[in-house]
Amino acid sequence: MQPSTAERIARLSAHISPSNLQMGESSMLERANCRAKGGAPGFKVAILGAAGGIGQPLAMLMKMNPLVSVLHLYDVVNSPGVTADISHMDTGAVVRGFLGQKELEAALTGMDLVVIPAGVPRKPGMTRDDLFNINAGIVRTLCEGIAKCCPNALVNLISNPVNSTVPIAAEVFKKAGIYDPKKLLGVTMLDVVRANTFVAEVLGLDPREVDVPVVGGHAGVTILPLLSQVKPPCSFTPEETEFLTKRIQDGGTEVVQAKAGAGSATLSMAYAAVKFADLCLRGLRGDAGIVACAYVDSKVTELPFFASKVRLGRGGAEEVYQLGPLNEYERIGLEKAKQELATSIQKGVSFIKK
Ligand SMILES: NC(=O)C1=CN([C@@H]2O[C@H](COP(=O)(O)OP(=O)(O)OC[C@H]3O[C@@H](n4cnc5c(N)ncnc54)[C@H](O)[C@@H]3O)[C@@H](O)[C@H]2O)C=CC1
Ligand SMILES: O=C([O-])CC(=O)C(=O)O
Repeated sequence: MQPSTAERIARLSAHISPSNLQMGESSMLERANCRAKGGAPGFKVAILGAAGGIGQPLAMLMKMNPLVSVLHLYDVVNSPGVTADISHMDTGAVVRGFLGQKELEAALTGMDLVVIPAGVPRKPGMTRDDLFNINAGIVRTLCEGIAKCCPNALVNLISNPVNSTVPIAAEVFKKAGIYDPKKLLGVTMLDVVRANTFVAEVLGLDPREVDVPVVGGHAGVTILPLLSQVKPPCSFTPEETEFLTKRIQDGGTEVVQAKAGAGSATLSMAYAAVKFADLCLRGLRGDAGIVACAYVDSKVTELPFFASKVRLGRGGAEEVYQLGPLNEYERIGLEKAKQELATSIQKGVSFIKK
């Protein structure tokens, strides 16, 4: 005899554990009993810090990316709610949530790409370096997890100060014996996104038609837009060069001040992070000619890390491009950038080595 509706509901309800409910598996029919098999082709991506100001819109945009088949959302707070919410989007990626240190390993196992926006943001009056004391430890812990659970994954590091957190990550990976310099990428895409936007405004062009290389690092004078190499080819007056360089270098501070204590760039950063992650995934897929700026292990200058254009492929940043010809203004900017970068890199390295 067929069970009554009440009996069926009672039986199905018994399968729903509180943690599944938290993680968004609240349907009356347990996941295991659904017909969906999952396993669509694509890449497995984890976001660490997924419940934050960047993490949430980043998770939403990654769930919309057709190259992603599995999306793991990890945070130390609120990841169940974000996961439940994002998992209802009718796009291909399967979404799973992970909460707290004890679930970090499960979040990371099997991942192809790990994107890290975990850590505290700036308030007005702070520099990115003021975040070092808190964020350095967070990045160390997360990278130890990556070294253990997905040592071959590509890492997109967003947490500030990027100029120091990337050297921290490299030292953690070296210590674990798994460091592949091609696979660790500091995300400087927001500087390029801003540069394209601000230059387009000055020139009266559509930002989508503009390509500005931004090299160096990701803080103040270390952010060095190469306005002499803008595409389409164009020229700037000295006043325009000064105005644009300063605005690009201070773009983050402009947002921090406008948010007046409520954090730093989150929405434009999520956009930039997804733009960059998408290029990384296309590279992993084997697409040809994928080029983007990133802060990487580098021999372009005498410094061990530097942001410049890189070619993204199956192995990560497979080629790091030289800077190309610089004008006098950019040569002076480069010297200032290198001075500050050297200190930030050393600070990151000695945080792990000490
Ligand atoms: N590279 C870049 O261009 C940019 C970098 N950033 C940086 O990104 C970071 C995050 O910024 P927001 O999302 O605005 O901050 P937020 O405070 O809104 O979010 C950070 C998230 O990280 C989580 N978190 C803290 N400790 C964690 C841990 N041990 N493991 C996993 N998650 C942890 C928090 O719970 C929170 O959900 C900041 O360091 C900020 O400076 C921000 C904008 C641009
Ligand atoms: O300025 C900040 O603190 C956040 C950031 O890195 C940016 O918006 O470029």
